Amino acid sequence: MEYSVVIPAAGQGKRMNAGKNKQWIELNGKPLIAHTLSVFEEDPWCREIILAVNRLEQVQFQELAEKGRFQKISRIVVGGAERQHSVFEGLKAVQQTELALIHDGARPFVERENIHELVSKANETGAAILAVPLKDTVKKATGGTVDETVDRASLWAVQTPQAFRLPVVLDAHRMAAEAGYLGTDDASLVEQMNYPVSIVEGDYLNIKLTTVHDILFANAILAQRERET
Ligand SMILES: Nc1ccn([C@@H]2O[C@H](COP(=O)(O)OP(=O)(O)OP(=O)(O)O)[C@@H](O)[C@H]2O)c(=O)n1
Ligand SMILES: C[C@](O)(CO)[C@H](O)COP(=O)(O)O
Repeated sequence: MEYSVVIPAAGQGKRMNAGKNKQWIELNGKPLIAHTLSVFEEDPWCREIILAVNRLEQVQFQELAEKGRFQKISRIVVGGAERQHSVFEGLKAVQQTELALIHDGARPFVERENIHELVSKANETGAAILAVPLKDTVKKATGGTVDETVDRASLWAVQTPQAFRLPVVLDAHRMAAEAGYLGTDDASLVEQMNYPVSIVEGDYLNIKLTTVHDILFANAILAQRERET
């Protein structure tokens, strides 16, 4: 089961407050994005990687691709103002397979086993996402006062990769662009077409590095992996 993966890495990392795109933050001496790229470069099911990057960082990413010998990078495209725009640019560059995965460059710890389970499900249903059951109670609030406690039993914390038959997710992005709809993940665009999206239970360690606290978690995950090898 082969797939192409679009990796959006064109953000600014504002919430990380690192003064640069968080993709360049080093973990164990390697940029965050290099950890993420390695997962897919080393996965035999992955046929191609398409990177969506900030226009001002194209040369940096090209140099990384060459230095890191990421030979599966088939295209480096210029991303857009929002994550959704960057993903769409990447999807338009997919050429080698009919199954497109979309994976945040800021999620370096996704496990191959979870990717393969996701790919199998998406091949079966056309759309599937990794997610983990929520562990905290969730409430809706207005102006600092609780309005409602949401039933946690049906809530999932959604991750990436998200996997789709290419025509399905391309149509979803085209429709969203025409409607001016902006979603925080790609599955929400597919849902807008009333296309069923399957959930595949993932791993709590597949974190997205978003704020400085996540670097603590990332270093702990890397230390645990080193102890296990
Ligand atoms: N215009 C954008 C915005 C985000 N992303 C990418 O989408 C992924 C998830 O986005 P997020 O974690 O929000 O990253 P940033 O947008 O960089 O973070 P922030 O919102 O704190 O600026 C990241 O790999 C990010 O690089 C992108 O390719 N293009
Ligand atoms: C796609 C995602 O990682 C799923 O949880 C998340 O929605 C990305 O949000 P961000 O604010 O663009 O990081």
